[in-house]
Amino acid sequence: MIELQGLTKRYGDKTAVDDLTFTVRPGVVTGFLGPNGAGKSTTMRMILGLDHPTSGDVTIDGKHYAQLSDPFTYMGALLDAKAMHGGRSAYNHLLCLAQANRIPRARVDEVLETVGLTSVAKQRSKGFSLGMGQRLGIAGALLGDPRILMFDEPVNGLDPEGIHWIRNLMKGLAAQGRTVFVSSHLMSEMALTAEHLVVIGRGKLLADTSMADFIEQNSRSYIRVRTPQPERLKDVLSVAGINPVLTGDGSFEIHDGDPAKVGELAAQHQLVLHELSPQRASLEEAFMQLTAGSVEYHAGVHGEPAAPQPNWGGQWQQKQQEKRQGKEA
Ligand SMILES: Nc1ncnc2c1ncn2[C@@H]1O[C@H](COP(=O)(O)OP(=O)(O)OP(=O)(O)O)[C@@H](O)[C@H]1O
Repeated sequence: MIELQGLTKRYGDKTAVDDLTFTVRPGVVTGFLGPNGAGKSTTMRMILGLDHPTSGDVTIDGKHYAQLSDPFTYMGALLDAKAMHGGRSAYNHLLCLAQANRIPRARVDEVLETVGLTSVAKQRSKGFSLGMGQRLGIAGALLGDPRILMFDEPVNGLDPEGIHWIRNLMKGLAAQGRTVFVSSHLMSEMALTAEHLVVIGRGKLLADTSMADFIEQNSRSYIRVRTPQPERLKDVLSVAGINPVLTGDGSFEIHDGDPAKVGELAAQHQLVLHELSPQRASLEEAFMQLTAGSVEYHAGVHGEPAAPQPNWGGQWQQKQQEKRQGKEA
């Protein structure tokens, strides 16, 4: 279990991690999601004791990383797959790690097999593709057979087969009861991998929720209707207590109606419909709304970075507050 309590990191005026409090539990994959520059890597570095918090604390089963008696067998991490000696073969790289951490040589062959690098084990890692480098980094994290694993953006640069493999590996490790903490800036990827989700933006906690709850709350469903007689349709629906909202492309969005009812009303009044389709907003859209304003660099006019928007995650926080108030009432 990894526990963060008010964890904060400032670099001069810049607050990279801002008062983060959450717990990463065993037995599930916890996705750590945030746009570029949100503070994910800084948080992970502090978990490993590679950076010191300005304030707050982070512990692993109640201890600081530096206090763990056998850290390599306790926690494995992939932070930067390129951080290795490129002149060494994959086998020798892992062997050095194993010897430095009193891990038997046989384990090197095992992890090479697990990550699918056995056939290139004697090749120098500097000739490796991005995907092979990621696999080697993951092999290093697995070497001590640790009960806690942490991966920073492990699917970066991988092809679909590699992504599929990593996804299954992480799920398998969690199913064995291990703690698996993995960062990403892709909601779609996390939706397929993680059971629990921690979202940050500009260093602050935006959401700490099960994936199922996040999907339920954010998969907004509505009906899209297209008609050459928009005004008449609007009147007919309004009389029936349904409120269509006209969108920029001339179609209506209906959030409070049922498609069958809308179709029947249109038929009764002999209105032509060109489209009547149930829609579901994507999770990617929900994530972008949640983190809107906490993105460091937006594409602005002529490709210039636009000013960050204030009130990041405001919509989500408002929704949460309304939910809490609803529960209290
Ligand atoms: N050593 C440092 N000195 C100054 N600022 C830093 C330092 N390390 C990180 N930052 C800043 O802290 C913020 C968080 O960076 P961090 O790398 O943790 O974000 P991230 O969520 O991992 O982003 P990415 O997905 O782009 O890797 C960024 O604005 C970054 O520029």
